[in-house]
Amino acid sequence: MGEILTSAQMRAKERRVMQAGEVTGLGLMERAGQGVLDETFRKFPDLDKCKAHAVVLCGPGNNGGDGFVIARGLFERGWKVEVFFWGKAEKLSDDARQMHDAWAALGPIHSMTPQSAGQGERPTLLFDAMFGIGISRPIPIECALSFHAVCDRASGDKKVICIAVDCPSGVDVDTGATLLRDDPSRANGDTDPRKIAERTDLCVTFHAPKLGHCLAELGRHPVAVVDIGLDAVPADAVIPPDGVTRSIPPVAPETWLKEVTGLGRGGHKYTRGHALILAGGVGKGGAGRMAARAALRTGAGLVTLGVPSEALAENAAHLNAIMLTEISSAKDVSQALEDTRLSSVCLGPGLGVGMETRDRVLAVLRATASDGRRAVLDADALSSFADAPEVMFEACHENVVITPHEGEFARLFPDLAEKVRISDPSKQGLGKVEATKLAAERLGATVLLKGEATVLADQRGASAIHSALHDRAVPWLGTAGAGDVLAGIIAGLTAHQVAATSAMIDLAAAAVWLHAQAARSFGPGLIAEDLPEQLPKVFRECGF
Ligand SMILES: NC(=O)C1=CN([C@@H]2O[C@H](COP(=O)(O)OP(=O)(O)OC[C@H]3O[C@@H](n4cnc5c(N)ncnc54)[C@H](O)[C@@H]3O)[C@@H](O)[C@H]2O)[C@@H](O)CC1
Ligand SMILES: Nc1ncnc2c1ncn2[C@@H]1O[C@H](COP(=O)(O)OP(=O)(O)O)[C@@H](O)[C@H]1O
Ligand SMILES: [K+]
Repeated sequence: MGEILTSAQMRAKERRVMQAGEVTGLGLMERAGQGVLDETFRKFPDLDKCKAHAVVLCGPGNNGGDGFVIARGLFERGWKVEVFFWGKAEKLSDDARQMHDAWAALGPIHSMTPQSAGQGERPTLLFDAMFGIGISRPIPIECALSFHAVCDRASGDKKVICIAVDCPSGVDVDTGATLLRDDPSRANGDTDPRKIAERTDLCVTFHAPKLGHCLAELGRHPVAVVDIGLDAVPADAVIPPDGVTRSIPPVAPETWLKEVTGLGRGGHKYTRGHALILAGGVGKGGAGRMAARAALRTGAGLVTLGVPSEALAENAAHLNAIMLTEISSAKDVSQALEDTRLSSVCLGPGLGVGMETRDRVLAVLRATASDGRRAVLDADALSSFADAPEVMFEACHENVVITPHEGEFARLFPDLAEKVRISDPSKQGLGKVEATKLAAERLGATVLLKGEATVLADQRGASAIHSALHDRAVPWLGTAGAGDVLAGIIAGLTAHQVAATSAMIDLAAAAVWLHAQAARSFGPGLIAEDLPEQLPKVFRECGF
C-alpha cells in the first residue's frame, strides 16, 4: 500500500539511507532538483521545447539548495534563468552551499526583495524553492511578496506557471495548514501565505507524499512524487509499519479490495452475513433505508431494517429484498442481537438525537463487545453523546467504527477539533491525521473522519487517508444522505464471515474507496440513492 509520510519520517528515512552509505545528501539534492524539472516538463511538455524564461526563488535551507539545482538544470537546457536568494550563503548547509556555488559559476544570484523580484519580464515558469519541510514558523512577508511580485510583473500578460518544490512555501506538510502570523493584519492580500498555495499549479515532492499533500487544505494543485533513491533501505527498517499512514486506494486497488473484503469468494447468503440497520420513526426512515440498500448491494447475504412499530407500515411499503423487524427500544435491540447470526449492526442515520438513541447505542456496544461482531456508529448515534462522550468511549471496542463528519467529530472530541483549527505547531496545533489518531486511541476503536479527504485511524495507531482530490475529485459526493450510504457499505462489508479476519480500519477504508468509486462512476448530478445502484458496476470493473 502506498505510504504517506510525516516530515520527521521523511528525515529519518533520508538519514538512514545516507548512513547506510547508499546516497549522499548532495546526491539526493541533485536528484531532487532534476526530478522537479523532469516532472514539470512531463506535466507541461510544450514548455520543454520553448526554452523560455524561468525565475527560481531560493530560500535559506535545503529547499533553496534544490532551487539552485533547478536553476542549473534549466540553464543547461537553454533557458534564460533568474535566481533570487533569501539568506546568507555562508549560513547554507554544505550541500546547499555547493549547489549555490555551482549555480554562481553560471549566473548571478540576486538578493530576494519584492522590488527586485518584481522587475523585468514576466517569466513562463516560477519555481518556489523558498521553504520546504523544514519550516517552523510563518514565512517572512517579504518572501511571500516576492513570489507574487514575480507572478504580477507588469511586463507581459501571460499567467506564470508556478511550481512548488516539495510544498508551497509556508505550508506545514504534517497538517496541510499554512503557518499564519498571530497578527492577522500583517497577513492579508499578498502577504497572506495561503495565496502561494492557491497560485501553485504543480507541486513536486520527493520519495513519497507527505500528510499535508493529501489533505485539501494545502491547495488544489496536483502533486507529483519523484523517486530520489531512498528505497535502498526498506521503510519498515526505519518506521514501524503501523506508523506509516497508508494511501487509499493503494497501488493495486482491485487486488487489495479482494484481499481485504473477501468479496467474490464462494459461499451462501449465511456466510455472507446478516446486517442489522436501525432506522428512525415515521417519516425518518429514508436514511436507514439507504444504508440498508447499500449494505445489501455491498454483498451482505441478508439485511434487516429495524424500525419502531409505528413506522412498520411506511417501511414495508418501500422494501422488498430488505427484511423488516420491529425495534422500538434499547431492550428490543438487545433481544434482536441475541440472534448471533446478525453479524454487523449499523445505527445512527435518521435515529434522532437523545437518550433513547444513546441507550440503543449502548445496547449494541454491549451485545457486540466480546463476540467479534462489528458495529458502525454514525450521525445521531454520535451526536447523542455530545454531552457525555466518555460514556461512549467507555463502551466502545475494537470491532466498532465511528464515522463522524467534522461537526460530529467536534461534538465528541471538542479539544482535538479545536487544535485542528490552530495552524501554529508551537501552540500545539494538530493536523487532521494526528487528531484522528488521538481520537481513535481515546475511543479504543476505529475513527473515520469524513470530508473531501477522509482520514481513518484505529486504536493500534494505524492510519490511512482517502484523498478525493485532483484526479479523484468527486465534489458531487457532498449530497444529502451520502454519509448514510457509506455507513451502510461498511455494515455490508463487515457482515461477511470472510471479513472476520480483516482489521476494521481496512474494511472501513475499502468502504470509503467503493463509496467514492461509485460516485465517480455515476458522475455529476448524483444523489445518495444512486450510490448503491452504482456498486454492481464498480464490482464488475474490479473483476468480481
Ligand atoms: N538531504 C536532504 O535533507 C534533502 C532535502 N531536500 C530538500 O530540503 C528541504 C528541507 O530542507 P531544510 O531542512 O533545510 O528546510 P527548508 O529548506 O524547508 O527551510 C528551513 C530553513 O529555513 C529556515 N527557516 C524556517 N522557517 C523560517 C522562517 N519562517 N523564516 C525564516 N527562516 C526560516 C530554517 O532555519 C532553515 O534554514 C526539503 O523540503 C527538500 O526540498 C531535498 O534536497 C532532498 C534531500
Ligand atoms: N467535496 C467532497 N468530495 C468528496 N467527498 C465528499 C465531499 N463532500 C462530502 N463528501 C463525502 O460525502 C459523505 C457525506 O457524509 P455526511 O457529511 O455524513 O452527509 P449526510 O449526513 O448527508 O449523509 C462523506 O462520505 C464525505 O466524505
Ligand atoms: K517550496
